[in-house]
Amino acid sequence: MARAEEDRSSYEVCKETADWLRARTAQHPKTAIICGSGLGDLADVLEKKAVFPYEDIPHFPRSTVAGHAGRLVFGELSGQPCVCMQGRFHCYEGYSGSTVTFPIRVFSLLGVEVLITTNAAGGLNHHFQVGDIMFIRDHISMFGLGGQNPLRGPNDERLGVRFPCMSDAYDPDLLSLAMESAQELGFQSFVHAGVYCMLAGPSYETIAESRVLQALGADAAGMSTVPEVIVARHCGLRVLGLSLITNRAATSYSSPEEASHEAVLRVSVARAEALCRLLARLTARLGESPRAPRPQPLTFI
Ligand SMILES: O=P(O)(O)O[C@H]1O[C@H](CO)[C@@H](O)[C@H]1O
Ligand SMILES: Nc1nc2[nH]cnc2c(=O)[nH]1
Repeated sequence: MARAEEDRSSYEVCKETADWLRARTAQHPKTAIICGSGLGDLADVLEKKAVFPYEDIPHFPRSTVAGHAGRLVFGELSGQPCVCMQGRFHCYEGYSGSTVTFPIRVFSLLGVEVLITTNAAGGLNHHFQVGDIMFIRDHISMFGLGGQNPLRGPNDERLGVRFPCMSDAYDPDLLSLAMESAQELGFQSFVHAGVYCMLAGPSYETIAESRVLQALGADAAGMSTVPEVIVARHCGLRVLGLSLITNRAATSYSSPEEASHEAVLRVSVARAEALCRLLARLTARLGESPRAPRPQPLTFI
């Protein structure tokens, strides 16, 4: 029989973990990065690393999915102090919303101000190619609309307000900065902005479901990210979301696309270097002037 899941929703539990980490690293990260499926290499490029396997950290859940190593990595990216999750948690693993988002609250208590969350996603927008990058402008949560919100349950005001706003979930200044960084690197031909749709998983979409998601205005589909973003906004972090399009969702009964996690990981690993360059550039820009107004918004499809 499965063991009962630990309740990680309380402020005290989050603080215990934050205090444990604070006592073991001299780093004071301002930015947290979550590595999506197969994107763990993003953490390997940090300098002055301090690495904590999840199983060594009090109250931390365990990674159970291939392509999610299960390590917390503190270090510097472009000279900026960061903490990287080399492996995230998903609701389909059987974890509750508060467990999936536990690290976000710990980061907030450690003084993190910006969350950069990355994922592997299936492209629904016909303009997207495998290997493209989509900055998340907004999200639709099939999971959340169905009642599975990570903030469900009693609210502790020390963690955030009862009814957080989500119309500003993805920080427009960070989005502009990310687009500028992509342009500086010459990435504009394969970078877009769009709407990420979260589904419960772990099965991929049927053709009819993908068509429904397209009709709803979703550009990419995945099984993560949204709970993290909701909790990050609840505790006042600024958020940038980024999807790597690892496959194209099948939307026709004659289309050859067949989703598999092996193919998702192949594409993620192959594109990790481009993502590393983009995040390094973006982090450097963040360090220059965290809240400077962007001169001219750039438009991407
Ligand atoms: O969102 P990440 O963790 O990148 O992973 C994506 O890839 C897996 C499916 O291949 C799912 O877990 C989906 O959410
Ligand atoms: N739901 C979903 N998640 C993904 N993660 C990577 N690709 C996909 C996909 O096509 N659909």
